[in-house]
Amino acid sequence: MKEKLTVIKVGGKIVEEPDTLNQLLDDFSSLSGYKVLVHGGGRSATRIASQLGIESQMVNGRRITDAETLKVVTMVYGGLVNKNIVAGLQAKGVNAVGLTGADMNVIRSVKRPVKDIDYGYVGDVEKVDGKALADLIHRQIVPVMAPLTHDGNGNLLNTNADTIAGETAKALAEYFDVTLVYCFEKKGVLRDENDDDSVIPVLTPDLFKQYVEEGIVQGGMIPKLENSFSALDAGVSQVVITLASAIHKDSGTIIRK
Ligand SMILES: Nc1ncnc2c1ncn2[C@@H]1O[C@H](COP(=O)(O)OP(=O)(O)O)[C@@H](O)[C@H]1O
Ligand SMILES: CC(=O)N[C@@H](CCC(=O)OP(=O)(O)O)C(=O)O
Repeated sequence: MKEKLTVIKVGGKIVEEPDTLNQLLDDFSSLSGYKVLVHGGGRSATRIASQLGIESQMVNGRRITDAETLKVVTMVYGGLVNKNIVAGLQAKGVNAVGLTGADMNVIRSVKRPVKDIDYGYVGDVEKVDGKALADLIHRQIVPVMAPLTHDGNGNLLNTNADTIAGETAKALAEYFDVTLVYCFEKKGVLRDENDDDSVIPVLTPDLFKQYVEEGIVQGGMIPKLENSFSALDAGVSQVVITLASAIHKDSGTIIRK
């Protein structure tokens, strides 16, 4: 039987605020067993880009990443956010290592082809080196993954953090019994976004389709759920979407095939 591993993805709103981030790192530190942390930071990138006079543009939940924006996201995700998290975890006794996809060649991607929209320097994941990650994990090292990948020709590419989490969970499913947890600022997938008590306990592909048509599920939640179903199809054992401060409670929305 495979050993258990939890992949936690934490989004931009939690990461941006020191108090919520510290709470998350506390909860993450006390999780037992093998674990990986994947972080976003989209809000921080938007804020810092704006301070530098660079406007941000999102299309279908993805950032249009021109050359200047790529510099900003590299600094923010690969530097500021990733290293603060690693230092925070070290302070809590977790031996974390921060990685972009370029480090150890852990995530290769291809620049998204231009169809209707030119996303610029945005990468679609081609391959995650599950073995390299599993080796680190077996040495009791906790990978902390930034939403940056590379194309093998010297170019970094911006990649959605939910996708990094989904693809990493899939690659690790060959070596571990993987639970993928998307945590954010709400209690789960909600029937009414303004009512925190309207958590949908179980979400299946049919219900997902229905909720998208009804406008109940929209925006950033759509790619999160698409990544969730794709992870289950590829051998990830469990996917949960829940409140950041509830990662070791039995709560939130369970995603089922
Ligand atoms: N039915 C829903 N339940 C909860 N959140 C939803 C729902 N539909 C859309 N959302 C939106 O999805 C967002 C989460 O997606 P995203 O912004 O990509 O988060 P993250 O910060 O985790 O990357 C929530 O902040 C919320 O505004
Ligand atoms: C291509 C693309 O859109 N990349 C994302 C990566 C960060 C991210 O996904 O952050 P959250 O999880 O906080 O949303 C972006 O630049 O916003």
